[in-house]
Amino acid sequence: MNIVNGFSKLTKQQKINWLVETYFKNDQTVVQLLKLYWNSNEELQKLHDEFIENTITNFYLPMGIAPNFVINGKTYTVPMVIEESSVVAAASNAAKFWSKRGGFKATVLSTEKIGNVHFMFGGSKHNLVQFIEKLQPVFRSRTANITRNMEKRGGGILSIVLKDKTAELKNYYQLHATFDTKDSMGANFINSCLEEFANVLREEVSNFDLFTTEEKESLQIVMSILSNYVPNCLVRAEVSSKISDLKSKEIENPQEFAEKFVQAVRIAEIETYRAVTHNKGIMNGVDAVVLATGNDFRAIEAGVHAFAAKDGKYTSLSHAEIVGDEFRFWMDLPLALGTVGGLTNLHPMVKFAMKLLEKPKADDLMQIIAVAGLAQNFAAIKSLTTTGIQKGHMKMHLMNILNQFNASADEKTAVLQHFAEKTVSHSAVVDFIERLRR
Ligand SMILES: CC(C)(COP(=O)([O-])OP(=O)([O-])OC[C@H]1O[C@@H](n2cnc3c(N)ncnc32)[C@H](O)[C@@H]1OP(=O)([O-])[O-])[C@@H](O)C(=O)NCCC(=O)NCCSC(=O)C[C@@](C)(O)CC(=O)[O-]
Ligand SMILES: NC(=O)C1=CN([C@@H]2O[C@H](COP(=O)(O)OP(=O)(O)OC[C@H]3O[C@@H](n4cnc5c(N)ncnc54)[C@H](O)[C@@H]3O)[C@@H](O)[C@H]2O)C=CC1
Repeated sequence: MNIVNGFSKLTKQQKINWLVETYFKNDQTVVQLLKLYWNSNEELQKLHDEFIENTITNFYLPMGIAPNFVINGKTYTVPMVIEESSVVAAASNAAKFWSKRGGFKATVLSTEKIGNVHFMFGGSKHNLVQFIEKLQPVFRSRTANITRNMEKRGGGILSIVLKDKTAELKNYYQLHATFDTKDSMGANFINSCLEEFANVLREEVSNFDLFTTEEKESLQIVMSILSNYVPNCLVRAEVSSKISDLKSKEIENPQEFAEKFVQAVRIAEIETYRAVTHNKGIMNGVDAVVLATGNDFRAIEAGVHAFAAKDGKYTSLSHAEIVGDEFRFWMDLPLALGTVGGLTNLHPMVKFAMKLLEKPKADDLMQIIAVAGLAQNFAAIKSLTTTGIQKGHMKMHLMNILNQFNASADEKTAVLQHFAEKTVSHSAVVDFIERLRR
């Protein structure tokens, strides 16, 4: 067993030595590989080393850009960080398509964040309600030093409500608090407030006269943490067009296209197997911009999928309809994003991405990211219901297959020519390279 004590205290080089000795038979090519990915600028490398713990090297993902995104009349070039081929092409394709049809509309519907103090209490609910009521001003005064600056920005604590969860778990109550954290995602602000609320509960319980000694002793704080489920931090992205205006290179019959598109979305609305893949397509766009802008993609993913299941069944995030001669396609998405805090002011490429997006406020970024998700979904469904997904996706993936086989420049040219008008498949490319090499 390779159990190691005090690993965190070792230097970066000592950590690498341990790793290579323990798992790679001291193979120095492994060290060379790790170092190949170090940045030659030592200061920049140190910055990256310090983002996380036990850093040994960097792990690159490509950053691409998708131009021609018209959102509420303004044109954006959207930065995307993702490992999957065809996503940036698909986003660009949908952005260009809609730029000629009035662009995307996006609206922030709400911006409320949520946090909970989860606690157990084994006494009278009536007394507990009185206790929390009495503490309302204390929660505010005890967090005044945390909330002062946020309030100056127009944010802060919105409400603190007692929720009775004892029907689901014996003695379980929570303080359900809502917040406006303006341009920050708000995790640290919310958690600091919640931990102070918990301190107030702990300290004040013994002073509350209505409680019996048993009631006082029964109150136990379990934990205080924000929720990544933010159904009231919502943004809507939408497109619409006269059906006849949908005509394009791939859409010869716009009426048939619109009807099939709506059916495809209906299928994702009622069929979970399809809904998950449909929403994965949306997250191709969302995650890529979330990553490029240094936001917390785990928080976004968890919150979005909980939202997709909010009515008890996992379903499509997007919706489409035909009304008269108009095609409409839209999506509401819960997005708790920051344009300050976290990595946003630290990572040089995130700073670059924010500059490219013309220094968005959190509300602007919510709109851009929801639109990127809708665009991606549009491109995928357009392909799925017309040419099929493999034609475009594999065209983009071709270079990855060629690189796996260390294809030379001449081989690449020959393969690209051969597959220019053919649908690419992994086996067809391999067969073709093998024939070339014979
Ligand atoms: C792949 C395309 C875009 C080809 O589409 P196309 O019609 O062959 O493209 P084109 O060569 O005619 O070019 C038209 C425009 O597309 C974009 N475009 C085209 N090629 C490139 C490129 N190389 N690099 C950058 N942008 C590109 C670009 O905007 C370009 O305009 P231009 O720049 O020439 O003025 C199209 O077939 C498409 O959108 N396919 C969908 C691909 C997709 O959704 N990929 C995601 C991965 S699959 C998946 O994970 C999700 C899924 C599908 O399962 C979700 C679901 O099931 O719902
Ligand atoms: N469950 C989760 O999602 C958790 C996430 N995190 C992490 O927390 C980080 C995000 O937390 P934050 O509190 O957003 O970041 P943060 O604490 O780094 O920065 C936010 C702070 O910036 C200041 N600020 C300056 N200008 C502002 C403006 N215009 N609007 C709002 N605030 C402004 C405020 O003091 C605010 O509290 C992310 O890195 C995330 O991964 C941490 C714990 C749990």
